[in-house]
Amino acid sequence: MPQTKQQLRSTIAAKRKMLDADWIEDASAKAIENLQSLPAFQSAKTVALYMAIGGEVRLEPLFAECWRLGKTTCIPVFNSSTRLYEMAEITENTRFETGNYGIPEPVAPNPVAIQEINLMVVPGVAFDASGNRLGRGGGYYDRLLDGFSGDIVAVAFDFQILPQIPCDSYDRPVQIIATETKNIKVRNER
Ligand SMILES: Nc1nc2c(c(=O)[nH]1)N(C=O)[C@@H](CNc1ccc(C(=O)N[C@@H](CCC(=O)O)C(=O)O)cc1)CN2
Ligand SMILES: Nc1ncnc2c1ncn2[C@@H]1O[C@H](COP(=O)(O)OP(=O)(O)OP(=O)(O)O)[C@@H](O)[C@H]1O
Repeated sequence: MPQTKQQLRSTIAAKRKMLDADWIEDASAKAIENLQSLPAFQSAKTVALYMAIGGEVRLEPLFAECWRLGKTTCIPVFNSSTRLYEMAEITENTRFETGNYGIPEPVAPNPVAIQEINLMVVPGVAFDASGNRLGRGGGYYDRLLDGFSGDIVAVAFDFQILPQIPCDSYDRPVQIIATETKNIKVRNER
């Protein structure tokens, strides 16, 4: 019987809890290298990243590489009035505080318009070969991606790639998934 979104989230969460910090760092570095080989990354001037939490692919070296290449980076920042995430710029000098869900956010956010972003690097709990994405459940990335027309690349570990993920009409598929072993080009069948 296919697992529900909630069942898949707890199955993957259990696997993530078993990962040790050295493995995450090493596998993350490999996934980032695969992402950097993509034309969508190389041509992007403004890249949306995220601050990793709980077993996600860590992106610290990718922030540094983007800055070295002169790219603008931003991350989702929670707007407590609208209860939605918006994008804010991150530089070498950004000072962070602990934000919503315990995720670091800039103390003084400098907004970046969605239309300025060329590439969105998205986290996820699980993905399938059609690019369907299962997130943590807030629907926040689904909404961020709603008005977005640039490239969408996910980063994940191989164990997060599953044969099939239940998806809803509002779920936006990703185009490529960069893992520690390969770049998975998504079959366009949705
Ligand atoms: N690093 C990172 N940043 C991100 C996301 C993400 O998935 N990863 N998001 C992606 O949308 C948004 C934040 N959404 C989040 C939604 C739920 C939880 C969370 O911790 N949920 C609990 C279970 C539910 C709960 O207690 O409310 C969990 O997963 O243990 C965290 C972030 C924006 N920023
Ligand atoms: N584009 C959208 N507009 C309005 N509501 C949305 C949109 N996308 C998702 N939602 C709402 O968000 C809720 C959570 O969706 P879902 O379980 O797919 O989250 P998710 O993709 O796993 O999470 P996230 O995107 O935060 O990582 C759903 O109940 C849905 O109603």
